Parts: sequence; C-alpha cells; structure tokens
Amino acid sequence: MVKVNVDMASSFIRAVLPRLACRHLKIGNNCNGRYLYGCNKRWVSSGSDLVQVEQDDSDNEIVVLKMNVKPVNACTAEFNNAMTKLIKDLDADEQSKGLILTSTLPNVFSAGLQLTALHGKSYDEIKEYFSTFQTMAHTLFTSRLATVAAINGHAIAGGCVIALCCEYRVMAEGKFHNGLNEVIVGIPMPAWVSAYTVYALGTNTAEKVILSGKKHTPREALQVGLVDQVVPPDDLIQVSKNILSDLIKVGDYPRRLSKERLRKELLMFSL
Ligand SMILES: CCCCCCCC/C=C\C/C=C/C(=O)SCCNC(=O)CCNC(=O)[C@H](O)C(C)(C)COP(=O)(O)OP(=O)(O)OC[C@H]1O[C@@H](n2cnc3c(N)ncnc32)[C@H](O)[C@@H]1OP(=O)(O)O
Repeated sequence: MVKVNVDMASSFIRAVLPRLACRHLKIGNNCNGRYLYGCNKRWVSSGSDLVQVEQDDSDNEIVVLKMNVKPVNACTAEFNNAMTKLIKDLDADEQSKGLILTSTLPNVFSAGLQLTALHGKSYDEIKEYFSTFQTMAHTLFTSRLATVAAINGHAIAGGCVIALCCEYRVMAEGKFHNGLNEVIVGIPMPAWVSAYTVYALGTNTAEKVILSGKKHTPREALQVGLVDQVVPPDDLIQVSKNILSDLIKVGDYPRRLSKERLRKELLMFSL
C-alpha cells in the first residue's frame, strides 16, 4: 500500500494549489458554469449535454460518448458526475458492449481538470471536486464495456488520464499534444494516476512521462505508449469502431471477468 502524508496533502491543496493552477492558466476567477443538455438514449438521464451520446449500430452494442464542455472540455464537477452516471447506466444495460470516447471539439480531446474550479475555493470544496474526477476515472477504468479513446485533439493531464482509463487509444495526426503535465502545473501526481499510467506504459516509461511533465506530439505519444495508434483525423472514428468491433467479438463473460481481475487491484490507490 502507498503511504500518504495526509497533512502535507491537505496543506498543499489548501495553500498552494489554487494559486499555482491560476498562475498556470494566467486567469482570475472566471469560472462560468452552464452548458446545454440533450441525449438520445432512453436510459441516459444524467440531465446534461456535457456528454453527447450516440448509438452507433442498430443493435445498440456500441455507444459513442462525445465530451462537450466548451471551450476545452475541462472536467467540471458537473461533467465528471454526468460521465460517471452515463458509464454506470451503460454498464447496467446488458445490450451495450462497447464505448468510444471522443470530443465534439475540433482540436481538443480534453484539457484535464478545470483549473478555474480551484480558485478561491475552500479545502472541502476542492477535495470534493477532486473526488468527482477520481470517481469518474475509476468508473471508466473498471467499466465492464470494451473502451476505446478516439483522441481527436489535445489530451492534457486529466484529459490524458481519461484516455489512459480506456483499453485502447487512437490519436489523430495533427498539431496536438498528449501528456501528463501535472508536475509542471504544480500538482504532485496522485498515486492512483501513477498506477494507471504504470498499468498502461510500464514502470520505467511511466516514470519518465510523469516526472518530465512532457507534452508529446501524436508520434511521440505513440513511441512512449500513451497511444496505441496514430491515424489521419478523418479515419479516427472508423478505426476506433473497427478496433471496438474486434474487442467485443470476444465472449462477453470471460472478457468482462478478465478485465475486472486485471484492473481491480489498482483501485486500492487513492491520493
Ligand atoms: C496533494 C495534492 C493532491 C491533488 C490531487 C489532484 C487529483 C488530480 C487528478 C488528476 C490529475 C489531473 C490534473 C489536471 O488535469 S491539471 C490540468 C492541466 N491542464 C492543462 O495544463 C491544460 C491547459 N490548457 C491548454 O494547454 C490549452 O488550453 C489547450 C492546449 C488544451 C487548448 O489550447 P487552445 O485551443 O489554444 O485554447 P486556449 O489555451 O486559448 O484556452 C481556451 C480557454 O480555455 C481555458 N482553459 C484551458 N485549459 C483549461 C483548464 N484546464 N481549466 C479551465 N480552463 C481552461 C483557457 O484559460 C481559455 O479561457 P479564456 O481565456 O477565458 O478564453
């Protein structure tokens, strides 16, 4: 088990993080919160269009979730909660077998945590906000569905984490970055994010990726294993669908149980 010095973490969240986050973005407290809503699947009732839902096939086996938090898919608490609810609903729907996660925005998959959410907030509010992100990531990581991230733009920090929660990651070619820049922003990497990264990349590469805070081009992301494939932007969704179709061909029960056994150990990590 990883030991965490809770006092140090608390004072970091309380005293340092809000200032670092806002310095990083060069912003004040400009958190503007409301977004539109709407979805087209009967069992989805998150009440939010922060994530758009599309059924991909007549059998309802494949669902495409499109993150839709303008302008950069920063993970607001509302978004995190909507994603958690959607994935849980999909997990409970026996018809659903696979999930493609992408973005409605042309150049951004996700910019990660909503840094503005940290500004001027109390310790308890910030802690609560972090936990909505962690719950969403855990829910995606352990979903019984086959999962593919179709990374159609920048995937930074928490955005990269969301992609790492998926089983397979395809990234579009382009002037985009993909990386875990938490140490640059000033956030000590939480153990659970490190554990997910080690799971996907192996220990040695994960350490280099995390401790450098480097933002990778799609080709570099492929080299270090942050993504499994790089394709022309126009092919991104079709390639993701083909991969997902192959993944869900495997018998549902053995696949689901094996995924659970592989991934559940990592849930012991928190901060
Ligand atoms: C002991 C401590 C324990 C802590 C435990 C924490 C648990 C945390 C778990 C996981 C770690 C995750 C951490 C994070 O995710 S930190 C977030 C880091 N993200 C970034 O550094 C990305 C910053 N953004 C960018 O690099 C770029 O915006 C871009 C490449 C994504 C897109 O570039 P571009 O298209 O040029 O857009 P702009 O830069 O012009 O941005 C538009 C607009 O959006 C605002 N914005 C950008 N990113 C964020 C963000 N992450 N949160 C909130 N707002 C963001 C930007 O400020 C602009 O706003 P405007 O000026 O008002 O238009």
